[in-house]
Amino acid sequence: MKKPDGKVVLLGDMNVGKTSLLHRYMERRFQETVSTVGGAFYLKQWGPYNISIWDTAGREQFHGLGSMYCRGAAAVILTYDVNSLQSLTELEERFLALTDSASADCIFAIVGNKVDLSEDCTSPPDENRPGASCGSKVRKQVRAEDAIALYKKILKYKMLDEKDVPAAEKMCFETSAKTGYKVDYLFETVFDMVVPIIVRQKAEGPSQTVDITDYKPAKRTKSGCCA
Ligand SMILES: Nc1nc2c(ncn2[C@@H]2O[C@H](COP(=O)(O)OP(=O)(O)OP(=O)(O)O)[C@@H](O)[C@H]2O)c(=O)[nH]1
Ligand SMILES: [Mg+2]
Repeated sequence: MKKPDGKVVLLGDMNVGKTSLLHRYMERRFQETVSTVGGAFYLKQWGPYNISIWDTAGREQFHGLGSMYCRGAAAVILTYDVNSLQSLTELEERFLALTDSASADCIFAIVGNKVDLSEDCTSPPDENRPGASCGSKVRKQVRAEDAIALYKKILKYKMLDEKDVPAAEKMCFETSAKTGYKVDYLFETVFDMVVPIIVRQKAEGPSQTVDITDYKPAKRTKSGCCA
């Protein structure tokens, strides 16, 4: 297997569509998924580099694995469902801390998926009927500004200056894995931004951290212990 030069990780609550986004991009189709167990990755050749893209499980029971997947990551794609405000809140409350193990110059993208299901409404929401329809679709629950506000909170958390990182408007995306809307744009924007990080990581020599793509299961001996 080719060795990855850099790593991109998808994080976010269960059911937001991480696996579907990755399928749509890599396999060019939308297919039924099963909730991810642990994690899985694809390798994408981008120019001279091989980028591993890690799909992680959003289910609470796998939460402990998240920081291992993020280790040394050049980019983290924080994914939510535009129809669930809770899924955006979870990014800040549950997933952001997992990125502490990512590369110091890791870039962050915030992605609102499932835009095919809802619409931005110009009329103000009815407080008594928050889920009421807007035209032929339901009203979108998360506004683009909410994602931008989260991006700015991430910069604060990471103690980064807005001047030194890509603008919030550039790093907040809305996608549909179902229709393919903006999916290529998302991944390819991220890959372009990851290249300079890979170049720097390579110039600095091999990482001190373990990449689990290198992991080979230990052989079991007769006694049942590991060799
Ligand atoms: N309408 C619509 N449904 C979507 C979209 N993306 C994913 N889904 C559906 O949402 C459900 C969850 O999608 P997954 O891709 O499995 O979600 P996940 O984030 O990988 O979930 P975990 O693996 O449990 O963390 C599936 O039924 C998908 O078919 C989308 O863009 N639009
Ligand atoms: Mg999944």
